[in-house]
Amino acid sequence: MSTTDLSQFPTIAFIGGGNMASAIIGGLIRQGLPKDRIQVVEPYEPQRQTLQQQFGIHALPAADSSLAQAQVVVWAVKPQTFAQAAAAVADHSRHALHLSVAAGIRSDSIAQWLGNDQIVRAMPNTPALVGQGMTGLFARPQVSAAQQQLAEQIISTTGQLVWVQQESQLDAVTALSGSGPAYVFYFLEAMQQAGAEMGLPAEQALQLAIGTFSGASALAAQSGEAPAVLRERVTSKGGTTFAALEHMRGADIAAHFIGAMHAAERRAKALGDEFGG
Ligand SMILES: NC(=O)C1=CN([C@@H]2O[C@H](COP(=O)(O)OP(=O)(O)OC[C@H]3O[C@@H](n4cnc5c(N)ncnc54)[C@H](O)[C@@H]3O)[C@@H](O)[C@H]2O)C=CC1
Ligand SMILES: O=C(O)[C@@H]1CCC=N1
Repeated sequence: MSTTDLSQFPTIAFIGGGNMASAIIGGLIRQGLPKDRIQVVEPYEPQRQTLQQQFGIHALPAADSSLAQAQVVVWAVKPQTFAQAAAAVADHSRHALHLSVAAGIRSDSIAQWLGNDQIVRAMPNTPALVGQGMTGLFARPQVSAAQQQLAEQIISTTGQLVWVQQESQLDAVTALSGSGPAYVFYFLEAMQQAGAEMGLPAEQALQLAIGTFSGASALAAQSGEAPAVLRERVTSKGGTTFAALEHMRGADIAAHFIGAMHAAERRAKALGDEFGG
């Protein structure tokens, strides 16, 4: 995570004030962005109250002319509601940089809805809530280097980032790191269940599973060695890991897992086709 000084940062408007917006707003505030530099449009009253309680931010129920102050507009609405939300904002925001986190919705669609080509698409993930997000970014050619840097500064308050060169690669990022936390939680659930079946208290099983994921991830990040090498080092011939991995090979777990990720990528493309207009 960067430690950029955000005290001189421009005003940022968020369209949609749910999970992903909250993760980014939290990162920006942690790094010193004054709250009066943040605007949010959030039509759902209970969520506006949550934003008030969590961050002390007064969100607008609908877009209005005050959005014209924002130099950056972050789009954090569901793909299904993007077109409708864009119609309400477009007239108030002709000159901003637009940063969309919506899965699947292509920048061609956004440019058409907003009449503006200055668009960066981002695919973050929910560990952004604790400053450990992993985000893929793509910039349209019309986005300046200074605007790219602005997008980077915003996203880096939530964790790490990578730029991709082709917009279509964002669908792969979505399938990998965007949806990825759900795969990790799914494995954690299975490991906890297995631990409990083998006689461990459920809480202890979950602690062991979480510690194993974070420890193995740290080892993979720091050792510089390929995951296959690290895996082999755990696997004694004829030992316990070998027994588990043979079972997984027999059930073709890797192929099923890879197939699941392809399904996520296909869904990202379909969302773009279905709701991109
Ligand atoms: N949740 C996740 O793990 C990730 C989500 N995303 C993307 O982030 C976007 C937002 O997802 P979440 O934050 O999870 O959803 P969310 O449902 O928590 O937030 C969306 C918010 O938009 C508000 N909203 C609805 N219509 C609106 C309108 N016309 N104008 C302004 N706000 C409106 C809703 O009331 C809601 O609070 C989605 O497009 C999703 O694809 C991207 C990466 C990860
Ligand atoms: O499931 C979804 O559509 C969103 C995009 C990535 C994570 N959640």
